[in-house]
Amino acid sequence: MKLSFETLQKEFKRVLIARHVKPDVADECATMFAQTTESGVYSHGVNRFPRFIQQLDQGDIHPDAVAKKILSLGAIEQWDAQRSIGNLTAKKMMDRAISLASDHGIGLVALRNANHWMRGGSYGWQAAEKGYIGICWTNSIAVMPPWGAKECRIGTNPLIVAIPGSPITMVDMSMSMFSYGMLEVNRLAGRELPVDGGFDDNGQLTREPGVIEKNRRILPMGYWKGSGLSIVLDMIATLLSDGASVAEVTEDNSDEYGISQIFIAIEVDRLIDGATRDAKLRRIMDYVTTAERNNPDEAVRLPGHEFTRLLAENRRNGITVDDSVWAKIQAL
Ligand SMILES: NC(=O)C1=CN([C@@H]2O[C@H](COP(=O)(O)OP(=O)(O)OC[C@H]3O[C@@H](n4cnc5c(N)ncnc54)[C@H](OP(=O)(O)O)[C@@H]3O)[C@@H](O)[C@H]2O)C=CC1
Ligand SMILES: O=C(O)C(=O)C(=O)[C@H](O)[C@@H](O)CO
Repeated sequence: MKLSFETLQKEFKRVLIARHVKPDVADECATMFAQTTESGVYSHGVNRFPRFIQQLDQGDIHPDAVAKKILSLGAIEQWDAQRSIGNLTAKKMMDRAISLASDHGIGLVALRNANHWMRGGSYGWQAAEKGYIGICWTNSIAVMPPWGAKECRIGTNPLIVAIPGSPITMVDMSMSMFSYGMLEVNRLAGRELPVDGGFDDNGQLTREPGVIEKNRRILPMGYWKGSGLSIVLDMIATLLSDGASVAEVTEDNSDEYGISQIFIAIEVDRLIDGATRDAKLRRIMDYVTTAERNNPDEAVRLPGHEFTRLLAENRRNGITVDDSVWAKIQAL
């Protein structure tokens, strides 16, 4: 079905208000979920809303809590999210990193005790829209086997790098070959994965999303490389926030909460003048996109460059929502 932004926002807000979330908090949180969906990231917008509500109902998320600053070291700050709503707090933390960067050239906020932030790209994009390079990542509960193992011991720990420019270029990627959210999107559409996404129960590589969602033998992106990157991202987030690692979240908590996140903003414009910046970015983009195509019908593109078109299309034609997902939300 196709739904409007307003219908989505109103329904998310209704569900939140029914759970006694304060109206202004419910409004902002619902808006962020609707914006993520409208941007085309269905996996971590409308599709993930029921799971978010499950965690709210379980008491993992504290809707009245507000993040508090623990310490300040000039360009670096450490904050405690106090288990507040993940997307709202992440937005505030990237704003804080931007403000530090406007004073120091670079700003880094390390956050502990946080909740799932949904679409990590929202916060990179937020920095890039204001002219800053945005870099952020989060850890998670253990949902991926390290390279060489069968058992989940590492996080999908997505890393986001956003570059201001026209258009914004942004990588927003799970440390697994596919996020669980993208496995769900493919399963709901009845599609096989375009490349291997994990191992089946017999240890053979598989493209069946449902099999991997169940056995959790998901492949790290770039095999051992994604496995290693997931581990060091977890280490940095844990150390700088003095927060919980993937091991601690998995072994000490009853579900995925109390995680650790990093938000970095870098001011570009004091290091390079605007015209030179634009020319250098244009040369990179042109050099990449004019590479001889593997398939003549498929353009070579840069990450993040589709969002403006997707957003415009969704605004014009309505947002595609899976019927079963919408029925679940209406029943909440
Ligand atoms: N614990 C958490 O918080 C987690 C959150 N997530 C979130 O899930 C969402 C989806 O993540 P994931 O499934 O890894 O994302 P995808 O695998 O869909 O995309 C990963 C990156 O690859 C880029 N890309 C994909 N195809 C191409 C192409 N043909 N050419 C160039 N670039 C390409 C994407 O750009 P483009 O966007 O332009 O397609 C994106 O930057 C993210 O928002 C992520 O933050 C994921 C895992 C855990
Ligand atoms: O992979 C995802 O998608 C995601 O958003 C995650 O947070 C984790 O991988 C996991 O919590 C999914 O169960």
